Amino acid sequence: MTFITTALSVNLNKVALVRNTRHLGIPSVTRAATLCLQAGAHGITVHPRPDERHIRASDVPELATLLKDWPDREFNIEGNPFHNLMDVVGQLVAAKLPVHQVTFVPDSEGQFTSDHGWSFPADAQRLKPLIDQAHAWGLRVSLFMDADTAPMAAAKALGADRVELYTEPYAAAWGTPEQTDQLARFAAAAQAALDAGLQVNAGHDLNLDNLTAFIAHVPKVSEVSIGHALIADALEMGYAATVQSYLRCLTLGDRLAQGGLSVG
Ligand SMILES: CC(=O)[C@@H](O)[C@H](O)COP(=O)(O)O
Ligand SMILES: NCC(=O)COP(=O)(O)O
Repeated sequence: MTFITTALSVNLNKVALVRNTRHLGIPSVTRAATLCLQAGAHGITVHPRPDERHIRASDVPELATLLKDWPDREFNIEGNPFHNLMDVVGQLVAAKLPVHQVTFVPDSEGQFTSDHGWSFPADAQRLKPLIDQAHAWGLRVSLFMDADTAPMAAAKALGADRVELYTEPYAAAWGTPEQTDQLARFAAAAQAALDAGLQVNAGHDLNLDNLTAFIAHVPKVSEVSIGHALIADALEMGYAATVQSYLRCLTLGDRLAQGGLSVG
């Protein structure tokens, strides 16, 4: 049996956060990207916020230039398309630099971190021209969404290709009596998205403890983007060992999901 492994996209925000505390250029975001890709990561994610607290607009073309040497890997750029995201991405497209996926996230400017998905139907019509613009640039569009079944058909009707399920509620419940209910909630949302013809991504506060169970229970997750915990792990284990540990969690989760292994 062939096991399809969920893709791991490493979010480098927190490498940039440390770099920005001095004017020395270390730790290097591009060096981190290279080490993660060499270790087998399937892609790189950044979330260039308008305040440039971590990833700066200038980091994005540097990373895209690096990704030209990795044609089988993906560059995912996250952000609010009503703020800076379309400018950042449009400059890459104009320069013919690689970008594969944009993830639209409804964060306010200066928001501490992402904490909710888009609202349907409230946000639908204003998102439509931006989805169309990203498609005209040849990009895949993913919408950051809470784990609800109801809006998935509308997200598909709007033209989205994927949804990224906001996983913080699952991560917060992991290891508590709420974990089972959260897994069921995310599985139902993912299935609704799949039934609507969307592909499913997931991210936020995923880590080495909670990742395998998520992948084992939530159907057909195409990609996870992981930053905060992965970079924290890399401080202790190094990028290569850390990426390989996350890849093992994904493989194990996928094998459990496909019935290739049993537990207990
Ligand atoms: C959309 C999402 O969940 C991530 O991009 C997250 O927002 C990371 O951003 P910070 O690293 O700024 O917390
Ligand atoms: N889309 C989620 C992401 O890129 C990383 O989120 P986190 O692992 O930093 O919480």
